[in-house]
Amino acid sequence: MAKLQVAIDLLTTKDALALAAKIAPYIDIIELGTPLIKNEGIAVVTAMKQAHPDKLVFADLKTMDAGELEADIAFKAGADLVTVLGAAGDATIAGAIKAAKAHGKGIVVDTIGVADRVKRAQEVTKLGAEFVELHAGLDEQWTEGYSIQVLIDEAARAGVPVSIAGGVNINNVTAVIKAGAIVAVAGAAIYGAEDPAAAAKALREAIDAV
Ligand SMILES: O=C([C@H](O)CO)[C@H](O)[C@H](O)COP(=O)(O)O
Repeated sequence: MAKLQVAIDLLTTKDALALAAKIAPYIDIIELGTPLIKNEGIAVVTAMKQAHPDKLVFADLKTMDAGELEADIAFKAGADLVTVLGAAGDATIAGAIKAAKAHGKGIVVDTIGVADRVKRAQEVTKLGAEFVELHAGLDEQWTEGYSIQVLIDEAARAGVPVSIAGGVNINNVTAVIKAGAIVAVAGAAIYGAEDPAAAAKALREAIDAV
């Protein structure tokens, strides 16, 4: 069964915890977004894991160097999954994976900014990534002509476990899962909704219906 991951790109621990409490019944993975961790520090990871010990807590560190050191910080704080950038060197990714193995947790490689996402996804899977996030970041999404269809097409030919992040919403989540993504990542479609619980519930039902 494919998983639903909420990407919380709010800026305070208080708001993140309030959102997570509303949507918890519908989601599998709670992502603490990079801006949230930069604003609040790694303590937000600990606070979220304490509030939701039954969920996978995902620390979106987007590490580019010092892979083992940075991943270790997040795992010690309570993260189950931590991101390292696909644009980083193999040594950085291997270091993060070493930390994950030491904690019995996982590394997700984020392909933001990578030109050939499918090729890199296949390479880093061999290094031991838990899964690879085919990701168009917020700035890319706001660029004219952006379409999530590019990521959906890439997922269909990746041949390795992937998630899709970059504007997932109720109109495209079925295609995201049908393309083979094991995780659909939804940020603004949930935290920006008038009723986040209803939005998360609708996404959950659409995923489960595939
Ligand atoms: O990872 C993200 C971005 O780099 C800011 O942290 C987003 O959480 C990711 O793009 C998913 O968010 P939406 O595109 O709003 O669904």
